Amino acid sequence: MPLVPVPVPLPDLPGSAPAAVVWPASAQALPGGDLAVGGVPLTELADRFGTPCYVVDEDEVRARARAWRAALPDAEVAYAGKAFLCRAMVHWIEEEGLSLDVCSAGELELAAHCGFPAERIVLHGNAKSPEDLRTALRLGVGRVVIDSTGEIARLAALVPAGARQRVLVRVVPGVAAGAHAAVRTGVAGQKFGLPVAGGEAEDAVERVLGQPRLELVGLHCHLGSQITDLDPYVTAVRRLVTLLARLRDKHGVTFPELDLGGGFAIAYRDGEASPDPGAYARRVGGELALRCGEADLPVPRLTVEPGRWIAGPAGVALYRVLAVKRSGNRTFVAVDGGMSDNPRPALYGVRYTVRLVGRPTAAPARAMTVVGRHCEAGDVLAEDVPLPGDVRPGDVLAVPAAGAYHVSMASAYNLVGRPPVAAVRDGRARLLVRRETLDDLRGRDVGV
Ligand SMILES: Cc1ncc(COP(=O)(O)O)c(C=O)c1O
Ligand SMILES: N[C@@H](CCCC[NH3+])C(=O)O
Repeated sequence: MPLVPVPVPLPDLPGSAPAAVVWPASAQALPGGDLAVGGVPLTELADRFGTPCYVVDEDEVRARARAWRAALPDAEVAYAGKAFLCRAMVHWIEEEGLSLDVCSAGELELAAHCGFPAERIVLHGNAKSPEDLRTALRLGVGRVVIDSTGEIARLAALVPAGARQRVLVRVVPGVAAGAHAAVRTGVAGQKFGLPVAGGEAEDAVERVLGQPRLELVGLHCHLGSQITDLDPYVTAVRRLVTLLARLRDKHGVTFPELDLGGGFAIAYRDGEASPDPGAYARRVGGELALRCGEADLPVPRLTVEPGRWIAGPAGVALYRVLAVKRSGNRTFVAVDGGMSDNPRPALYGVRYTVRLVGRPTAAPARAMTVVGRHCEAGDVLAEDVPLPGDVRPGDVLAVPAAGAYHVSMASAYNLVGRPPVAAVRDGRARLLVRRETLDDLRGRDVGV
């Protein structure tokens, strides 16, 4: 069957981040109204795996991982597993030479189970449990990121005599960035990190330096998520280098590493901005070298932690329409998933793209609101999106940019079961994560 590329408008946007497309690079419109990703028609995937269902384009994940490695060949690129993690994902990330950022014993154990090299793992968390810390030490993770003052002695006490655990201290540079208050972590007044301005960061560094079983290898900061612009990173670098110079003057120490976190935005709708790794390398890497030179500091090895940027654009969510109704001058298209597989519109007000796939239609597009099947009116997946006027039960709807923070944030709300994940590549599909069944859900309910 002949394949034609999906037409994608690319408007010019002001600012440093280029406009990005929402579908994976492999997406191709098929005659008859279907769309193929990784060479597999989406309706074929919906039939084979059922709906709702998540599709991950393996080549897209790998290409995105490689883009960061190519842009920053001397840096460490640690994929933030919170965006989406499963065994296949761990293997792809490992094979592409990336490190892995994890934030729980669960993510750590999954990575270890897949043979991911522990020295390439970075453990995060504002409230690491004893189990998180013990698992990290047992597996020998490369770095633990200290997020609070109390954690310093707690971690040191768990390190066996004669051993040393490498750590970073997460600092808050006072830079506001990120798409929503819930994901802005670069300013004081939220739960992550130790503020530079209040002196907590310097105090923590001093305490770590006083712990013989901890080896402080550098500072960490993560400004927030879905950041479209590179300016906040440049500002953060300036503030961090100032802090590094102060620590050198005060304690006579310099550090080999600097972890600037992740947060790089992706497009959820055509034309939205997404930072380019090459531009990041030039601007942020350039600023780091310049400021370190000015301060007479050695340039630390950079770590970046992209999550969404690598996984997000590789994923497509598939739903089947169950009902269409008019209410209060609006048309609602209700599908078989919802906020249990994608809580992001409800949590952060994110606007998505939706496309009808699998049948031709000449019906003019009308504004419709795609809602889920859950028991609350806020269970909206996409508000006022254009869909063909004849959309009807049985139709398949595809939502791009669904690869990050959907499956990883999926819940058991209303016991509908979390959706499966299938990988596509070279015209073939394989199941990575099976659908959560009623038996899985019932199996956890062990009391009366
Ligand atoms: C410490 C840390 N690193 C990396 C990330 C990844 O963020 P993103 O998926 O926005 O790149 C997060 C989440 O925001 C984070 O908390
Ligand atoms: N869950 C958020 C991102 C959180 C980033 C984690 N540090 C989102 O879906 O946008």
